[in-house]
Amino acid sequence: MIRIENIHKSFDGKPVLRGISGTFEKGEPNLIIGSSGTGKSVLLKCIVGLIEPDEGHVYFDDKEFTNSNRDTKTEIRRQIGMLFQGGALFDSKTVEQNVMFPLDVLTKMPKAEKLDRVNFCLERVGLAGQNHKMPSEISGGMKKRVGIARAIVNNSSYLFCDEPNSGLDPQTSILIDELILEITEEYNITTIVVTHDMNSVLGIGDKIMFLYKGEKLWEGNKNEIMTSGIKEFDDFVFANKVMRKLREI
Ligand SMILES: Nc1ncnc2c1ncn2[C@@H]1O[C@H](COP(=O)(O)OP(=O)(O)OP(=O)(O)O)[C@@H](O)[C@H]1O
Repeated sequence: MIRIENIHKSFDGKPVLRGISGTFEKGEPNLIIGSSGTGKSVLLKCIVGLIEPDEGHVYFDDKEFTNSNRDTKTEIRRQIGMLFQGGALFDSKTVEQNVMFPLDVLTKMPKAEKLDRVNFCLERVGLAGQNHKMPSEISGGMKKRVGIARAIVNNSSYLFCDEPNSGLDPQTSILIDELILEITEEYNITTIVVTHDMNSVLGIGDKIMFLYKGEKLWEGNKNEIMTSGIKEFDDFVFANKVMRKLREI
């Protein structure tokens, strides 16, 4: 579980996050949604420590992260897996080398054990036997799968996905969402997914936080999105034609 308390962040005097609090539970994907520029990525970066918030606290399973010493931060960071926008694979490394990378950097595991773990993760994401392909030889959806395998290879307790569906067709997007959901449930991971994809919201949105201009305006699940009664949230949800049609039914 991850808990955030009163997170504030400004850049050059311009507030981007204005006191966001909330809880992200284990074993289910937690979605952060909102329009472009509303602060989703900055919030994610504040949670993982890539950006220092001006105010507020982040707790990983009740261990404070924000004001902790370097050792505690390192220990928590070791348990974090990240799936970046676009996959962010190393182009000059094979699929196997990409997935093994966190084990090379973070562990002293013997090579054979690392390879077993890499193969287990590749199989889990449906890429068994693709070890020696280069990123340039695989599709966008496969790259995301490699990214997911790399994010969980170190037995991560926390998984962060920034726009996991960007650049994918709708069918592949659904498969990637389902994979994230399955892995989250199976390994009881605390997963946070940043997205503005309404298909993801309807597919895996059992816990959703809606940000608007740096504030949390709504929280709920996919069954409650039609009845929030909040204009800014409705404007976001029903900007999508399919959602407008659904409302009419
Ligand atoms: N390092 C930075 N320095 C200055 N401003 C920044 C920095 N990072 C983000 N911002 C600003 O913070 C605001 C929120 O950006 P953020 O990337 O969090 O939006 P977002 O909701 O993730 O948008 P998108 O859906 O388009 O990715 C934007 O106005 C952006 O320009």
